[in-house]
Amino acid sequence: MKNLLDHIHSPSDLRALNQKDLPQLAKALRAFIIDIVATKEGHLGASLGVVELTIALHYVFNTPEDLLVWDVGHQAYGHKILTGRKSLFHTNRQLHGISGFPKRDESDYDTFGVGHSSTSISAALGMAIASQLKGEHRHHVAIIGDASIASGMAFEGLNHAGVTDANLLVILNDNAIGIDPSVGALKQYLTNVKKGTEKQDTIFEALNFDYSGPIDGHDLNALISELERLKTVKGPKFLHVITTKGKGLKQAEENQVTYHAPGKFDSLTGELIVKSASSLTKFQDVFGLTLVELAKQNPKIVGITPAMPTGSSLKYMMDQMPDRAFDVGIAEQHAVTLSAGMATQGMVVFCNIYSTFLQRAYDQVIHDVALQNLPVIFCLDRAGLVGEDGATHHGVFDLAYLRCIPNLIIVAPRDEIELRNMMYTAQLGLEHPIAIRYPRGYGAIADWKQPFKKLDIGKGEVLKPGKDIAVLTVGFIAENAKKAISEMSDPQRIAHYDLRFIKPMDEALLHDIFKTFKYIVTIEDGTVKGGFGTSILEFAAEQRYHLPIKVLGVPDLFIEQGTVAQLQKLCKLDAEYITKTLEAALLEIENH
Ligand SMILES: Cc1ncc(C[n+]2csc(CCOP(=O)(O)OP(=O)(O)O)c2C)c(N)n1
Ligand SMILES: CC(=O)[C@@H](O)[C@H](O)COP(=O)(O)O
Ligand SMILES: [Mg+2]
Repeated sequence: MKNLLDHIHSPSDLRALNQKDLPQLAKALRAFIIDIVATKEGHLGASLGVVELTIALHYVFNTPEDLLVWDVGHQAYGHKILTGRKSLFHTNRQLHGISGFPKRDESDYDTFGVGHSSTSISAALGMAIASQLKGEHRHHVAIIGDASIASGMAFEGLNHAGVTDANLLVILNDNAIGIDPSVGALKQYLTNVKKGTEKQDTIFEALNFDYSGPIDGHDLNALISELERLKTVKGPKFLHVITTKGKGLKQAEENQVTYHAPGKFDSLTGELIVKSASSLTKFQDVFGLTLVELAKQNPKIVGITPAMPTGSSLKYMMDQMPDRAFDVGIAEQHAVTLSAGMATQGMVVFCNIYSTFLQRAYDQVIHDVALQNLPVIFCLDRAGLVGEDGATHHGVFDLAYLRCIPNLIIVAPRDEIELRNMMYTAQLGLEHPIAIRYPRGYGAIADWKQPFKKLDIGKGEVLKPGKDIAVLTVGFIAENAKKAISEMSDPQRIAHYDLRFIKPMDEALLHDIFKTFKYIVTIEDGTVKGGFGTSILEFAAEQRYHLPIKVLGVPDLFIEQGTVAQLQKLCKLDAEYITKTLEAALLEIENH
């Protein structure tokens, strides 16, 4: 057979193969993943690392009757390809294509939707207990990485599983790295287990798991015989597997951080295809470089990231000031309460968390920070639509879920200079916690490194005067509004205000606006329900203003994956749609 992969339309085809042919299949699967990701982009290293494990799991277990739960799911490309999605794989992470993560309504083999980490043990345990209650005899397997298992929720799942007799197998895929190198005492412990210097029972045995390993996760025969054995063992079981992230592509093995999600690359040589240099800077780098600048002047500043030093650019501070910048691992809840603890002692804490991952630490924001009014500075990265990671990762809920929390200041800088100035203002000393939200990727101002300027908390500004309609924006979406207004037949009739602060609102400015204009349009890259536009509707109702108000934002749906531009169009947040809305509003005014 020329390419074994072409003959695999479902795991039944895989299970019909002779075991001796599986290494050949692994080779073909790896080559296929490399080929597609090289041009279509996506997560590479993690999927390359589990090629053999994926094949072995579908070979030994009777999927989808037996249930595989992938943690995070960025490593599940091989699983997708072997479970009937090979011909669709070129649409991975694209608009209307398949999701980059397992998704229940995409396939019966995707037993649990993922994207955020550390859910697999709890979910698989839930399935195992349900099977037991229903009298079904199925296997339930959670496959979790070394960085994801260090998260609190994974420990909660292990702790519970250890006192059940549920038919659960937890596989630790230990490659000693997350996106960035894994951190923490557990990482050191696992290293000792691998070296054989950890003599006592493993932690997992102490938690009542039947522990086996570590075994070589690239040795198909070893994997298959151990999985076959584990199928006969009752109760909670734990298999420790050692793999290499990026396995099979030299560059990806050697530069695991970059090749976690490398963008386009040459599938033959592995060389990255470098995009033409932009004169602009990513918001992330503006954050990271500004923090270093401020920290050099203010010794009380510390920086915290839960496992995203490269993504957030906190790495600049970690490199230059390792004592004052902390990667705490995938531990959003801990990151927030750690920040709160430091703040009680007078430290000026910049806690950088992706907007979507802060959802994990909601109670910590309320109970540990806001209720005690501790002036933690949250930098919410990846706010708004993030693009190809899709529904699990869009940072569109933060305005709604933060706005209802007393004491919390919420601000969305419109550009890089405002981000800098907001960071500068916050570290001068605020009496409240603050959330500064900004998007993924490039800003709009090349010359962003301007001298710092203190901003007034709760003050918006007029960006453009006008006569009939006031457009109110917060954050970077102001760019779309500017473009939309400039493309109108009569831009003079439209005013544009950047309210900047979602909380506290600039009530004086709002009174002026409501008294001056005939129509209000609000625009935000967050949910229409409960966000910035809602706050303007509430203000109007409370103050008894009766102007028409149109709220543009992310509709009450989970938004799929695609480029940010495509998704903005889908959500009717693109400049073209804004122009149409404004033209329609002008007609409405005239017809009144
Ligand atoms: C709650 C949460 N925080 C952060 C992330 C971002 N993230 C995605 S993958 C990853 C590293 C996962 O490492 P590991 O579990 O070791 O898997 P590997 O990539 O090595 O296969 C991180 C931090 C996430 N998906 N979910
Ligand atoms: C799987 C996961 O959660 C991360 O790898 C995420 O895709 C990173 O997103 P950024 O590329 O925006 O850092
Ligand atoms: Mg790992």
